[in-house]
Amino acid sequence: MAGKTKANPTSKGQGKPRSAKPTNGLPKNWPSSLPYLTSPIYSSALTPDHLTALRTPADPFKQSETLPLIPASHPRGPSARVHILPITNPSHPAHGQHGLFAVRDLAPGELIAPYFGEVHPGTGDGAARHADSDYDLWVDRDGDIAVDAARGGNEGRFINDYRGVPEGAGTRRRANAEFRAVWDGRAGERGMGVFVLKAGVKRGEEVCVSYGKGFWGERKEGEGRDCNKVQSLVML
Ligand SMILES: C[S@@+](CC[C@H](N)C(=O)[O-])C[C@H]1O[C@@H](n2cnc3c(N)ncnc32)[C@H](O)[C@@H]1O
Repeated sequence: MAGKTKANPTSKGQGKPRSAKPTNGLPKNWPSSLPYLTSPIYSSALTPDHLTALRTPADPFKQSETLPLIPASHPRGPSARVHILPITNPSHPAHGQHGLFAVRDLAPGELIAPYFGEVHPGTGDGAARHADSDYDLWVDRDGDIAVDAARGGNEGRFINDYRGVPEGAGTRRRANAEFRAVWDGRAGERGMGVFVLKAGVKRGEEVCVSYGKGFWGERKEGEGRDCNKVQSLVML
């Protein structure tokens, strides 16, 4: 996953933002070994009940179930808002991997990107092959649906956790974005997206979420990864 460049990394980010122009329909720096998805793919382990839950819109009369909408007009393919860059700063905890960086200023509440991957059962046998994934999010716990971008996805899979990420003379104190469950008007189904938090994201800044303490706790203890999955990447 590593990619060395001659860029001179700053402590704040990865230097000047560069063009997010896609190459051959793929975002720049997309790994050649990995499928780039412009819509979700579906596990064969999904049951009709899973699919019904996935394709049932949230009840508009329940405040807690009002999902942000990705409109049917939202463009597919490489993002004009963010781009994938190799992490070249040795102080960055994900040095040698990749991260996602803003191409322009992003406003609070703005959708940065949908999160595509393999939609699969969140528990049981159909979840087994995703148990060790670091790219797996809950879409809908009640409906037992998760999405895993380990074997293919879009820009969303490159979002790092804010912990230990260099900023100024120190490290980031908080996330500037978060994963949210969405209603995707293009597919007519639930999904996940990453959205800008209230401080906004400046051009050139790395987009960072909080994977949640559970993610790092599980990792430290080397315990079962099922918890790490998803608990984590979704909630602060
Ligand atoms: C969803 S991926 C993020 C994208 C990843 N950097 C890549 O290039 O594929 C999650 C993985 O990124 C790395 N990572 C993300 N944020 C990190 C952080 N704050 N500290 C250490 N590793 C981090 C860990 O290896 C983690 O398992």
